[in-house]
Amino acid sequence: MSEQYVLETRNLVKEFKGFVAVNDVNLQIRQGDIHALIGPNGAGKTTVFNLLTKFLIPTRGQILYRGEDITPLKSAAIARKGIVRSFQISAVFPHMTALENIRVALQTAEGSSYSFWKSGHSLHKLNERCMELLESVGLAEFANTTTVELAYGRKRALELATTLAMEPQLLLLDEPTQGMGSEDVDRVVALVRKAAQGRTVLMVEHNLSVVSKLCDRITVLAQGAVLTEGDYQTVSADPRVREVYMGSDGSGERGAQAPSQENVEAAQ
Ligand SMILES: Nc1ncnc2c1ncn2[C@@H]1O[C@H](COP(=O)(O)OP(=O)(O)OP(=O)(O)O)[C@@H](O)[C@H]1O
Repeated sequence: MSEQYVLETRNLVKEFKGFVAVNDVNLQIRQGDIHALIGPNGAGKTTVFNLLTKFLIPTRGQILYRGEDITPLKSAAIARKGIVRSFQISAVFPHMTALENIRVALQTAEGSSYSFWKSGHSLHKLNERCMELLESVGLAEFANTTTVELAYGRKRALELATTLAMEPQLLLLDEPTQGMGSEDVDRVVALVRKAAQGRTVLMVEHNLSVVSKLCDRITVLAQGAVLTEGDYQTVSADPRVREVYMGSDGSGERGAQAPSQENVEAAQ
């Protein structure tokens, strides 16, 4: 039954000049879950993500959203259906204030021209909604700060708010904690948890401590294929998962860190 899943892929394949980067991937994302896509460097996570968000065209296979085949649709069309991507690609204008950035996002989401908002009442409503969104990501006091002056973690929070302005049903997050210090990471974990209320989230995330704290379900990719799937406890106890992480480069670098039992304990 397709309908129980918000998003499904069926035998998804992406080849780059004969190199199979994504190999027969069948994903099933359940309504309301925070679902992570993990795996060692080069596993195919970004490529899968780019296929789902229509940045890349699959070589073969299907993508279904609420049972509907969306494989041929473009990014803008899937965004209108409620599939919205955030993070990694900076979607904010650096020389506008935080409030102005949200306003632009809201106007874009409404697809409305400036003239629609010209009446005093509409403008008031728009500003109210801007402030709600800023508050929801903890940025109310920075409403009139120019974006370029915001600390990195706050910029990411602003990006998330501009994404939430689109009212996504399925929120796709590309490495939300990338490049962050531990304080910002904790803030983003709290933000994502809040943003996930009433919607489904699919995230690519290297930080396995974040995954263990946030995610209901995890798909592990290795060499372009699904290795296993389950909750963090199940996945972290799977010797094949530890093996692919350890074998990836053995450096202990980002992405080569194996899922650990400590993370499970930290999450409890
Ligand atoms: N445009 C491209 N052309 C050729 N090969 C590509 C292209 N994009 C990705 N690849 C290859 O596909 C494989 C999967 O890459 P991908 O970036 O999806 O992995 P990843 O799991 O996101 O890795 P990382 O954790 O390092 O970001 C890699 O071997 C990569 O070199």
